[in-house]
Amino acid sequence: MAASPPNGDGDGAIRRVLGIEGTAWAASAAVYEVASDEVTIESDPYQPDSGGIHPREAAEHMSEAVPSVVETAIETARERAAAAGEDPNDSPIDAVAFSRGPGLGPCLRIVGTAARAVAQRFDVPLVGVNHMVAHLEIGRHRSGFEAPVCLNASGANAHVLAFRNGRYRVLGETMDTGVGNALDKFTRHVGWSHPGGPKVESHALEGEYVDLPYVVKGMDFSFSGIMSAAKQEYDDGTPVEDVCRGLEETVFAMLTEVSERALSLTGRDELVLGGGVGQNERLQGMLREMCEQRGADLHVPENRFLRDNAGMIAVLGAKMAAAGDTLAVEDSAIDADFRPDEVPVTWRAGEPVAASAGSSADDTDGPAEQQGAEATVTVEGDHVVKRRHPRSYRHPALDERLRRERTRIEARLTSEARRHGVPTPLVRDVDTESATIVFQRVGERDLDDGLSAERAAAVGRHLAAIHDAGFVHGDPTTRNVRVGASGTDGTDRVFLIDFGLGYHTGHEEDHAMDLHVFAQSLAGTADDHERLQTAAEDAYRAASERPDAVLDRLREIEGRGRYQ
Ligand SMILES: C[C@@H](O)[C@H](NC(=O)OP(=O)(O)OC[C@H]1O[C@@H](n2cnc3c(N)ncnc32)[C@H](O)[C@@H]1O)C(=O)O
Ligand SMILES: Nc1ncnc2c1ncn2[C@@H]1O[C@H](COP(=O)(O)OP(=O)(O)OP(=O)(O)O)[C@@H](O)[C@H]1O
Ligand SMILES: [Fe+2]
Repeated sequence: MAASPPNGDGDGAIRRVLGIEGTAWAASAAVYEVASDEVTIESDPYQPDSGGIHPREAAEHMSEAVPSVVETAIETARERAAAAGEDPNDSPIDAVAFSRGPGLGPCLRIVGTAARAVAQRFDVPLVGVNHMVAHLEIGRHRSGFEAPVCLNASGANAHVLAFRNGRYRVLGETMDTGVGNALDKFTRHVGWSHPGGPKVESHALEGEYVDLPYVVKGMDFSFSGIMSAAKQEYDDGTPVEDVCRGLEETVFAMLTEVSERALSLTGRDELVLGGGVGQNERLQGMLREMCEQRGADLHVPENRFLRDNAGMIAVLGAKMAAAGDTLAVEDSAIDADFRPDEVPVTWRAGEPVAASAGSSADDTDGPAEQQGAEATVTVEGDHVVKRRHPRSYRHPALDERLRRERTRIEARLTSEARRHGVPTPLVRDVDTESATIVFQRVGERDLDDGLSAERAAAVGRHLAAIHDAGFVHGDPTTRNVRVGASGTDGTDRVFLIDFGLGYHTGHEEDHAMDLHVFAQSLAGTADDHERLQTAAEDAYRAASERPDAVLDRLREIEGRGRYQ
């Protein structure tokens, strides 16, 4: 047997890995041949007769289909072993990798059982793979990119991740349903069979754009409002092609915007796409255009690696096995809620630390022009000019609407915050037509370049003040805070800038989201982020009129999964 020992250090002895997938609809098995990088995938999809995926029916499908795709894959492995001149008495595989989660519990259990049986039969190690990490790792593997930002657009999920300090961090994610499930819900409403995504794509080609709610909050996003509005449009008699077009334009522009924000925040210039919805050509086109315009590289894996498939499980399984990251049978229970940020990334140990975020505008040696995630900011003496340039990946009507709305809101809320005692730049001029605002220049540097507990505390106080005044910032990241001595008195002040995603709201959920976005950006920029977050929360608690309700809600938001 040539497998690396469990918890061993791996010695490159992994020649061939069998992967098994079956989290929801795809009963799939694959063989990954390490030397030639060849991936052979055998899949048998479950197709519901009506409605969406029924967990029980899906599990019945898995129990029939998994054993047969696995046997086919084992045959393939035997052929490969024979072709390589290996001893026929040796195991043709060196490890068995399986989708451990997330997914439907009844389906995962069948996959787990099958994987354990094969591992025992060939006496090889078992590798438990996180399905979502596999969706992004296959893109990294195929592209050869070093440190990409990853957009996973799948049925049950939608999130943007980047590797940092041994984990994939979730930079942004859906606040409600996965992107594919959202599209599928709409198509069920109009009576189309599952899966709906490809039907939305083909109908959208014939449709005219209609406006639907566009919801991005910081780096997170929500689909529920869009889906209700889309169903309503359809019920009101808008041609279904038009609704499909509006859906694609809106939903995919949101995913593209958040991906661009993630690239900007992390200072990286590589993006990989993953997940079944990634097969959509309009989504691919938007991402390609966005990346081209910011000089980033995009990798879109072949369709067979985008939709659920065991190939991605086998490829990541081989890397994990080579790193000794294997499971004892008694520890191999499935995990239906397995989050990607829970996975210790053992197979990237020893890699150089990725480049950190690009440096921010600085009084001494900073660039005169800043390309933010959304706008270009030009420093001109004691003021700055912020202009939201058109984003050509967006439909022109949507693009114009967003740029105008955000410009108007930014100017209004920047001034309103100031009236409530929060340091913000003075607004000197606003032109919604060209989406341009002229601001007073404030601070010496962005907070991400000058973090301290005192400054984090000031952000906590400022957020409490605007929340008590009835609005949120919407995107209070460390790059949307300016710090440093300012004015003639030379005292250190902490300014909030970039209110373009703010809005009036008294809901504690929205207030808690501001704190959550800030905490996330601390986690993305600083190693001692917990200490800084505590400082911000303590200050918020002391300053806010109703700290308990908001901080309780913050704990609940975190408990929904983002952290630990
Ligand atoms: C946990 C796991 O079971 C789950 N898998 C999953 O959702 O299957 P996946 O193959 O990644 O994605 C399926 C989704 O992808 C959508 N889809 C497929 N082709 C599409 C297309 N051309 N345009 C838009 N959506 C498409 C389908 O409608 C469906 O919602 C996941 O990864 O979230
Ligand atoms: N009033 C100001 N005074 C000094 N610097 C500023 C000011 N406004 C913006 N900047 C600088 O320009 C950068 C980008 O500004 P801003 O965040 O408003 O643009 P953006 O495109 O919305 O960026 P993002 O979406 O990445 O937050 C800021 O991080 C800051 O360094
Ligand atoms: Fe998937």
